Amino acid sequence: MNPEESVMRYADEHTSPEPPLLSRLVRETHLQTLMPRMLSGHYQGRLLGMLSQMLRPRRVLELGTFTGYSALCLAEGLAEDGELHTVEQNPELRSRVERYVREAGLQGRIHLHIGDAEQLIPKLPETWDMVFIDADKIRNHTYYELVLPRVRPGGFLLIDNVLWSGKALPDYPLKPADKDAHAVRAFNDFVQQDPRVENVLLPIRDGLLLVRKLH
Ligand SMILES: C[S@@+](CC[C@H](N)C(=O)[O-])C[C@H]1O[C@@H](n2cnc3c(N)ncnc32)[C@H](O)[C@@H]1O
Repeated sequence: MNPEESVMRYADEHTSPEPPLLSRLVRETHLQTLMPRMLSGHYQGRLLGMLSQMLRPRRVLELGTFTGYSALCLAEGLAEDGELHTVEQNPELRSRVERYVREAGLQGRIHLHIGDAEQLIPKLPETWDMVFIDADKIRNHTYYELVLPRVRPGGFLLIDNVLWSGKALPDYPLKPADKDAHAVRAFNDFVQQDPRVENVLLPIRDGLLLVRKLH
């Protein structure tokens, strides 16, 4: 194990355990889906839950539901009248997500929208306190521009996979054909110079970018 992996293991071991419902969802995701690696997992999930508890959001938007792991984490700190809207393009995921939402007692508070994020965002007429962008990485910038006007001043966006397995780093020899990696890099550079926001890149897991809308 390299030093980075040892630190990560230590961090995992000193982070509150995953709630049993989420552990069951992880197991089912591994048994029944092709890319289980996509779910946020224990450590990042506890961070999303903790951020939600800190912010107590009334309206949360998630782009990229997958099997619902991060949606359940982000809902942990919802305000009393709070709701989370999550968008997923794959209709085959619906029944599993809805079953877990029911088991968590969050029906009526987590709303799953099946369809393309770019089409659906303008149809959700909310003002967001917190947005988690975790869908197709090539469109991070498009999603960012679509949602930012609807984020309240002082509200937060979290963007996942901004390190893209290290390919976002400028000295990584990127192939011209690696369109996702080029898009992730360009998006990160764009946010860094965007005067509308302040931002912190957390080098955990595959990189989580925290963005706060200023005005
Ligand atoms: C990385 S996974 C999301 C993982 C989830 N947020 C979690 O942490 O457990 C990305 C998901 O985004 C969905 N997706 C990709 N492109 C999309 C689009 N254009 N509109 C809506 N969903 C999309 C994929 O089907 C996939 O389920």
